[in-house]
Amino acid sequence: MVYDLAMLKAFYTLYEGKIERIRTILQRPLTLAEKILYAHLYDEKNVKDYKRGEDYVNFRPDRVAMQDATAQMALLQFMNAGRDEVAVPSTVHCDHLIQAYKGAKEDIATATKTNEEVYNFLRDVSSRYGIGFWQPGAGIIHQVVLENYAFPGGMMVGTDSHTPNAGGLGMVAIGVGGADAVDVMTGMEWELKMPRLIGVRLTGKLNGWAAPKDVILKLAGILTVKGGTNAIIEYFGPGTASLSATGKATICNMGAEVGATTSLFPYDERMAAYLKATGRVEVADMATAVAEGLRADDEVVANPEKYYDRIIDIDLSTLEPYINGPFTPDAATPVSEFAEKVLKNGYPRKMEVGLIGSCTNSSYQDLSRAVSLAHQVTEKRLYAAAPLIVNPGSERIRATAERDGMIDAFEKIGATIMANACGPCIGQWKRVTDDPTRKNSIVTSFNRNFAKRADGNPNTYAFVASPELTMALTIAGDLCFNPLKDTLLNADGEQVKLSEPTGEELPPEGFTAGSEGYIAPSHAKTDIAVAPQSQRLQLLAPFPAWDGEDLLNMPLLIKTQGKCTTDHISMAGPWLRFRGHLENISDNMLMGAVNAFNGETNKVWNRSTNTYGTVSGTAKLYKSEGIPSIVVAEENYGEGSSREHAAMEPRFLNVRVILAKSFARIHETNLKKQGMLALTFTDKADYDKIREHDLLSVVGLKDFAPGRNLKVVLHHEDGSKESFEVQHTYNEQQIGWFRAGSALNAR
Ligand SMILES: O=C(O)C[C@@H]([C@@H](O)C(=O)O)[N+](=O)[O-]
Ligand code: SF4
Repeated sequence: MVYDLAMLKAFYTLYEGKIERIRTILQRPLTLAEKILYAHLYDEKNVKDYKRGEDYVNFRPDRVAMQDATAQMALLQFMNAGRDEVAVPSTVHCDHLIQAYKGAKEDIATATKTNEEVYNFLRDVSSRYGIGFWQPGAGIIHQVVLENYAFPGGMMVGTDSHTPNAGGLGMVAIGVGGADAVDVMTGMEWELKMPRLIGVRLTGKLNGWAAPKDVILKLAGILTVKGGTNAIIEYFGPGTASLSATGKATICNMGAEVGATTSLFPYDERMAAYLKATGRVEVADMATAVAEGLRADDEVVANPEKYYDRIIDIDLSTLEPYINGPFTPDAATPVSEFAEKVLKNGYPRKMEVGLIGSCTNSSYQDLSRAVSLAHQVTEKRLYAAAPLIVNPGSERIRATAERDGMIDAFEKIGATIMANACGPCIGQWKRVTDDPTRKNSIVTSFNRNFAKRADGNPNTYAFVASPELTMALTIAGDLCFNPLKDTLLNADGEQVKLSEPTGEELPPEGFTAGSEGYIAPSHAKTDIAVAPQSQRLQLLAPFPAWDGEDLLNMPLLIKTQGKCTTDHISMAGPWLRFRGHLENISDNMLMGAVNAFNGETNKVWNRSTNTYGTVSGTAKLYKSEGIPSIVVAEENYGEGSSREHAAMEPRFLNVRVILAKSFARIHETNLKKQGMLALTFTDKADYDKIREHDLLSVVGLKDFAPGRNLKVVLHHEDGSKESFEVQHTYNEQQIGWFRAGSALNAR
């Protein structure tokens, strides 16, 4: 048993009392999210009815999870925080740094060699500070957390945007930057703006080809990639009971794609079944004993419009499978309309690779439903027209799937079983292609489909679907194939139809142990060395404090146009190897962002040389001349990942301000934590006033205060000037971080 049973016993013993006390003070019915949030206030003495979407509140999460690509920077910051041990149970998971190429065995052997320095650093730091360490091959962080650590009613933070996956077990699990994880690991207050609440009422029951993934694919089309920002999505209604715990987790996981702070489901029999199947009977019993506190109050469920800020209804019985993309997860199309969309938009009709996996869809149930289609290939004398790549979610899932004949069934139709890891989902995919300039289509069971994300190729059109639809389109090799109505020509020249997928929610014979790969901390106080000449790891120097002056005459580094996710700001894939080395990774800064003045990427005007150069190269030159610069952007800047590198890189290269039309939550917080200024246009039309050769000033910083707008002055090349107001969401404490140079400096 790797989870902290004593901590859980204490939690559940106190939980009902906490809820009762909160109810007495608030004097109103409570949603589930409110019960869990108020049960985790940092200071339980002064409970008040915090205003959703406005008040900043300090919380005390129960645990922290980090993955190997973000843990490096998180732990480098933790090492500077002066603590000897983590204050709450914490774990590190090695899942992002394994490149998918030949198959699990070879790829893990290769990764173990190429990442040795980083793995040793993470293992040694974990052991020294009391952090659990999960080795490469153990599984994807969110699957391993669900199998071992998530618990109904709990609260956790994770240095990964898909931490909300644990909502599948009724937990408030929130993705954060490393600096936030350091707050929790050092036992300090962890601050979050009290989220708005979006209630999603599920009715009916999934049937046929529809899968839990289709709930969130549909919802992404309704909410769009920014519709959930600063909100918790709470699912309720009779339809929730029919969804497996891992199906619920899939839905919560991809809530990150609509910017949700987190998503969660009420505790039910399905969660209890999953807890028991994963060796946590006592947790199921304790949760069952306090079940009323693990769901929204009856009054809330009866009158949801009074208690949620928005209600969305989804009838599972009529829910169609969806296929979302290309290039953005909210481009949602029901399968019945997809062929028409492919033809109308000229998407590459040939489906070239199917990929099943990622933290969103790699559970035992996911694999079992996909494999029921793989069996039909043999039974109906079909063949898989496209190659298939499978990344199981964890060693426990893989070993059980292997015992139950699933791995053989996948391999029989030509699938390559990759490591229990992120792989292609994070761009860790050594893809072999005949012609990288050819527009091509892939379908994945992942959660994101941004340009270049999976294989670094701008010509790859990625579509996101359920594992079942991914499997069907892999067999057909044709984006226009609709398995609900179309047939396929088999080896005997017959037109055959695929039967609806079937599968097991949990392994009938239980999970096998599998070689889990967990290392418990030794707590031995050994010194952690980082080689000064290392190209992968670099100790952090504090960022300089604010000099007390306005920021005057800053050259415009780049004015980005359109979508600018954390993948555009700090690309993953080949750049993951530098995630522990701030200077090296800064070479990728904003290389994927589109320059509004020339429509190109990584090509900006450098005012010092009057030539065009890369974004990071230009910023580096300005920095060497002591010149601060500014970045301008459009909506939902920093969409996607929790990687704080997207905030630390500009900070390191002396970019002082990001001025955007709007921010994604995690990234806005990461910018604040790192001492950057995150400002938004009061009038979004002012974005158009900014010219390529402008110098920009931000004035009013001496009176920088919560709720008080600042001013931007544009100094145009022709000598004319314009100014306009900009706003911010900084509270007093966060203004202190800016003044001190970073939150870490302000401790
Ligand atoms: O970039 C990282 O390391 C974290 C990121 C990653 O898991 C991703 O899916 O992009 N995420 O989603 O937070
Ligand atoms: S979204 Fe992909 S890269 Fe991110 S944690 Fe999940 S599997 Fe890994």
